[in-house]
Amino acid sequence: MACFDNILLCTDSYKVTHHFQYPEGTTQVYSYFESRGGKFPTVTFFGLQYILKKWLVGKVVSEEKIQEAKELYKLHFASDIFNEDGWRYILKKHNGLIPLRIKAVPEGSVVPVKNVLFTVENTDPNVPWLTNWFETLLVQIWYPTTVATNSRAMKTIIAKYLSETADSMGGLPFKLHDFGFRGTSSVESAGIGGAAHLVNFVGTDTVASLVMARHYYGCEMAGFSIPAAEHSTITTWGKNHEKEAFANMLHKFPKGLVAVVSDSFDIFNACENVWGKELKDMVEKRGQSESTLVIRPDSGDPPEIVVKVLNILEKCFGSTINSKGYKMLPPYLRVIQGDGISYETLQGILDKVKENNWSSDNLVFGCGGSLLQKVHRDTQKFAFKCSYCVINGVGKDVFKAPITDPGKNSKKGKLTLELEDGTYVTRQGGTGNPEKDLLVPVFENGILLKEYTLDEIRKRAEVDEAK
Ligand SMILES: O=C1OCCC/C1=C\Nc1ccccc1
Repeated sequence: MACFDNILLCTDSYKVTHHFQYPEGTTQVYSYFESRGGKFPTVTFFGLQYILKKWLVGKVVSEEKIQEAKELYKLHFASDIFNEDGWRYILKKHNGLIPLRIKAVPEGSVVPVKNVLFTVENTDPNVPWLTNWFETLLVQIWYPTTVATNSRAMKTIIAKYLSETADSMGGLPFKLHDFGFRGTSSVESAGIGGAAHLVNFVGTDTVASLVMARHYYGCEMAGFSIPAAEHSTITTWGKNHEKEAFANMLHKFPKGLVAVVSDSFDIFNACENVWGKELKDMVEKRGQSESTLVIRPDSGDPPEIVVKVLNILEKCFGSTINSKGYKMLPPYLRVIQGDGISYETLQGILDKVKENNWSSDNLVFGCGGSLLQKVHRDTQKFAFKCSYCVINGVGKDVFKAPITDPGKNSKKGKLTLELEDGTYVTRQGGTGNPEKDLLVPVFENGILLKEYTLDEIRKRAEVDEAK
């Protein structure tokens, strides 16, 4: 058996001991997931479908997996603590299908923090311990949801400046390009986080995200990129031969978009004397075939560099004033800034560009580490907690309320997510109206009940300015 495909080994060690710990007569454990708060006031829910399809759907329990787990936990705990009977019961009674019910807000939903995002409950009274066994895997949704949230927050900033300084919003989906593959902790993380970024944009170099979108979100081609240089393909020509290296890029990619990193030695010289003089005619000729050169600085203080590069290019190639009164480079010239970009730095760059009377439509941004890796579970304070249980046939609300941190108080009872005057509210204690519950049953007893496509997720997550 391949490793890392046994859900009996995909949990925290202490959970292997929890079937001993619930009160005698417990037949149901009902738990929920929320963001308790954090960096952003809303979260863009994404990534549950991947976890369900990869780990929960179908016959995921087998005799082989039970044996493997039994043997590993005997060594791990130096005792027979693993619930072999419980898992064999699931194998025999449910044919290896997981007897849980999961209801979730539709993927792509933008939900204010402190609202229920999904609930989990066991459907077989004999395995109440099963609900929280899956906390470990299900809480990992923190990653795609946080990446989608952060990426969308950056989209909101870019959209604001585009609506103020650009002729149209048409370029918005391409304005933030994923540079993050190498900076992620694994290929799988790149796929998950890269797909989360593609909820909001279509520009990516994280190829794993395309694979994820195709296999788990029904999207044949979720993102796009263009021919682009890296430093090695420029510097191998030698310090005094950037002109040849740049000219080669224009020869090899005569049509369409081509991006050339130009800061290997002196970005200002490259813009003024190489692109702006020695290769000026070649660059302008691209305009005749609707082809664009995208110049890429990659060092220096981003706001200062971007404005200096725009001003130098204007001196050499000219500019026009668009319908909003801001300057545009000729259509065959654009700039991509892929260094030092994050939610925290974006506004400063766009402000400086606007102050210097440039439209942000001249730019595209690349973002790596801060897009896919510089996030953690507490960025949005995600929590998975039990809020209801049944013991000897009697249902009761369950909660925690630590005197040492009221922020960790959990919700009580059975929950619904409803709209009240257009705002999400979470009804607790079974007071909600099931007909108005926005939580959709997405999984039950091994079967995926509802599938979302990336297209519909994108629509659901769209930012206001782009609607
Ligand atoms: O610099 C990079 O580091 C990380 C990987 C991607 C990357 C650049 N790619 C690119 C794509 C399209 C236009 C321009 C650049």
